[in-house]
Amino acid sequence: MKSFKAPNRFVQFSHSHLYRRPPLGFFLIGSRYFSGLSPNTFMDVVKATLKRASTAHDSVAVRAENNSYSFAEIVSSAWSICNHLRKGNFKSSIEEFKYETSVQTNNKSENLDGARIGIVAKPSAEFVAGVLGTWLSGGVAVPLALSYPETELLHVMNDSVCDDPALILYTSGTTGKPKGVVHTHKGIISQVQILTEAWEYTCTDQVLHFLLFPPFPMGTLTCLSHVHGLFNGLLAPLYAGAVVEFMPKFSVRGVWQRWRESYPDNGSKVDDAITLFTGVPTIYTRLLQGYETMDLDLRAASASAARQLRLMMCGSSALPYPIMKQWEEITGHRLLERYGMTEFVMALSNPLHGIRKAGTVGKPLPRVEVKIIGEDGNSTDGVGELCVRSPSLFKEYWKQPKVTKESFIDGGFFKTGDTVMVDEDGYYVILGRSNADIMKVGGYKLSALEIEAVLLEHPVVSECCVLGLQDKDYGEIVCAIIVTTENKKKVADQEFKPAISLEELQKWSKERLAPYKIPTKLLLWDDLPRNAMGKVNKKELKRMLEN
Ligand SMILES: Nc1ncnc2c1ncn2[C@@H]1O[C@H](COP(=O)(O)OP(=O)(O)OP(=O)(O)O)[C@@H](O)[C@H]1O
Repeated sequence: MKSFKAPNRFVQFSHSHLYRRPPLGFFLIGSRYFSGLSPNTFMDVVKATLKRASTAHDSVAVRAENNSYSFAEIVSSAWSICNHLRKGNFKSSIEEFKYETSVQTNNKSENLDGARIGIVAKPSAEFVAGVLGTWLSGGVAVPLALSYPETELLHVMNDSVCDDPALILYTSGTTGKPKGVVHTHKGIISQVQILTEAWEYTCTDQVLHFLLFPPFPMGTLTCLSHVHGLFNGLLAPLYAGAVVEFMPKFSVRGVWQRWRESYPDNGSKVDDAITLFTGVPTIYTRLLQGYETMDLDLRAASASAARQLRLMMCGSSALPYPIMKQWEEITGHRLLERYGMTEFVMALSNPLHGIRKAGTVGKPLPRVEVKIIGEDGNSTDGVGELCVRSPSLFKEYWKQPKVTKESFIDGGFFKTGDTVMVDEDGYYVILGRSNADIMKVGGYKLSALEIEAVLLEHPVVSECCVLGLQDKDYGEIVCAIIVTTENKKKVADQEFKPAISLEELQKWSKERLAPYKIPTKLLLWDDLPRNAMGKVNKKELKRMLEN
């Protein structure tokens, strides 16, 4: 059990007795610096979980570290956490629990009234019980990454004083300091329903939920504090009655192995077979690298097993076409790419049934409205900023009323800050963050993502990042940072020469890119600095390279 030293104003809870099972590390950090009253609304995800607990006691909700936890156990633990949080005397066994009446009879003094509860837990049943228990107690869940240093934790907890939200999620910080995004119960239930409908999650699904992004420079980075892992991988599946299996540590070998165990011989399927997988592009890159190292028999078994999953999805950053293509060749799965943001969770998705178009993020999800705004502030059919209106839209940025106000346009559409266009079939193409991926080179506006997608097709390029660097003549120049393949790196080291030169790259690019899009500066790096979501902070890189 790890301990977290909190100053007096934090109430600290630690639970080592959640289940009659080996305890996993788990902390709730409560703060009672709040204003206003939380509504006694009862989150429908909790309701769905509770209902399932009362109708299907023993059905498994979560698997982690070789243990299975039923809906009843999760709910029982959630109540136990709720009791701790409220310091009240709720009955915590599921048999004694009648949620409809209990909730309505909760008296005010027992309600946390919107106190923020920071949840620092491994990907585990404890995390799930912690979120549900927080909501049961009228608190606001603030999932925090395990890797946050203490000062970061304190910043987030101090920052997140609130009125009637259910959840405060912090953005990844790709383009600036992470902002607290306030979601309400109403928005959360809308989102899980949208996802359940669009991707047809059901109680027959089993999700393999790994939470770490390689490389792991800071130890354990979980994506339960981001929408991808929290909504797509956890809340929506739980809402649909699916099983969520946590892999405590991401391992390429472990993922492939888990799939092979799920579908041991061609065509057969075990009871606890994984049916759903969702990851960021880097994860698929790593899985492909792992596949390459297998012998032929293992490759055949792995590919055949992966082929039998129901659905594999990708998102959070642009999925490079070579990765998508190679994945499809091996596993038969055309990855379903979707687009989301902390502020509204998911908005656009390629279809579950129908054509999944490479290089696009599909069309608006059910009940999501979008429009594109040109530079003049009017709607356009061309290139412009994507604006989203959805029942899952966040309420506000925490304690940033000005930023909140500036983020919306008339009609309640949220300005995403992403530049997009729509192709001839109505599929949306993300050209990138307007303030980090859109470069202004000699009067042209260029999408760094488009150039990255092309460079990634070069046989020696393993990863790349394109950004505009200030230039007195052109405004900006196109700079490519490239990580070359291991093989090429080895050969180049032996020959004492760079794995690829700028001239070679330019020559190759000439056939594929307009002249003004061809990089004029090349940097060869061993790896790209990525954040917890596997993204590169281009603003920071630009600052570093321009100084
Ligand atoms: N499929 C996708 N293709 C390309 N970009 C994507 C995709 N899905 C998400 N994104 C990018 O991720 C962004 C949302 O990520 P998130 O909410 O975590 O914030 P961030 O941009 O990483 O961080 P911050 O807002 O703190 O700068 C989107 O605005 C978009 O730029």
